[in-house]
Amino acid sequence: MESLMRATSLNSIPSPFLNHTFRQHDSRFTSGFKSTSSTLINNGRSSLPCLRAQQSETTDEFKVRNSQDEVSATQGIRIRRRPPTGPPLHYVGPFEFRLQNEGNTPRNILEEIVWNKDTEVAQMKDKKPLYTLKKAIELAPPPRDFIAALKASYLRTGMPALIAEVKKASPSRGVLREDFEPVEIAKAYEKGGAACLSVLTDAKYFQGSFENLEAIRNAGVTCPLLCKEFIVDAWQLYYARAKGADAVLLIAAVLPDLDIKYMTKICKLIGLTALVEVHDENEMDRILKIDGIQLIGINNRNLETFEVDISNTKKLLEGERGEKIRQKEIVVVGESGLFTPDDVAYVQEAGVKAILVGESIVKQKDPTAGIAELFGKDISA
Ligand SMILES: O=C(O)c1ccccc1NCC(=O)[C@H](O)[C@H](O)COP(=O)(O)O
Repeated sequence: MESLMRATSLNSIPSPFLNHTFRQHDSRFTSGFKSTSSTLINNGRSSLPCLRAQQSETTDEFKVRNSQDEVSATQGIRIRRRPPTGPPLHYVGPFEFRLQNEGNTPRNILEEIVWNKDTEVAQMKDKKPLYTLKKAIELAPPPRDFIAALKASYLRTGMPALIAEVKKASPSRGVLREDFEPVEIAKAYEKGGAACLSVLTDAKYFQGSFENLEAIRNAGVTCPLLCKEFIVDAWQLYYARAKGADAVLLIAAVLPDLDIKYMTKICKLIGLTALVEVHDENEMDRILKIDGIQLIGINNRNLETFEVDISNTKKLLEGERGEKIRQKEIVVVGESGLFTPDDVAYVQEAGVKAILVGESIVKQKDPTAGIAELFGKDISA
């Protein structure tokens, strides 16, 4: 299954944003569409890539997809879930004009990842339908309490609990660690005092895998595990649980409110903790209106531009928002760009009870020592 997933993801949408060696090129979505142009089309079979894509989409599918994006836009979500290839041909009159290329190239890295993930998940669902996953989660190792582990660590150390990320590569930084042994790194993190671990499972952009997640779980690591994925479909929740995840990431920049409500309910049903990630005021306000959210991550990295600014955590916890979070007893995680004890102190002062850290510790020769360096002291005891 995982090898299938990797093969699929390596051969999907090309990236105008990335140039890593692990990316392969596919001209389906880019050739001939460098600039927006208005073109007269007719009902004949088109050889143009975007029109070929349309021909396989039914009118109903087009309408559903279009309305999903419209709902997202009303909530301030800029990320489109799939390439907006336009209506199917029979939907268009013989002499209608349509803006070609409008949308056939992802606008940013997050959109590109989401489009790829959508294709990848559709293929995985065909191979492993939901009913097989429902059986598989009955046999999976039982879920562990992610939030309880964070709270216990905070109480024990008086410092933000660490979610340590098992991350080989990233779109913004390329390969972070060549000698990448996920189980060894996970054990080193646990030894260094991490409360929970985050395991990247996306193959194409992060060189991660579900095999890594499973291997870490099966190696007896006791820290609860976050499956760090780009969730676009509820099917992925079941898949993550079947592979031993205790928590999943839901990204508010990608998922409209209804999806977040629906997915957090499924998470509860199958024993997963949902870490809902926001990166601006609009996303935070949306999430604070949803009942039952217990864990919010504030990402200091803008996933559309890669800019990292840890003052984002402070900004989103100020004033009424911070007050509401305290009232609702939501645990907040500061994510990305944390490198020094001063950084940790800064986000703790802002109000976080946990931090999610990848680059600064995964790059250390000894990740256990890397944790002590990050906190300015040994937090394992
Ligand atoms: O890390 C990236 O380049 C990236 C690009 C696009 C989407 C997500 C991305 N990263 C996910 C994360 O948010 C980080 O892995 C995580 O917060 C840890 O960040 P860091 O400590 O800066 O490695």
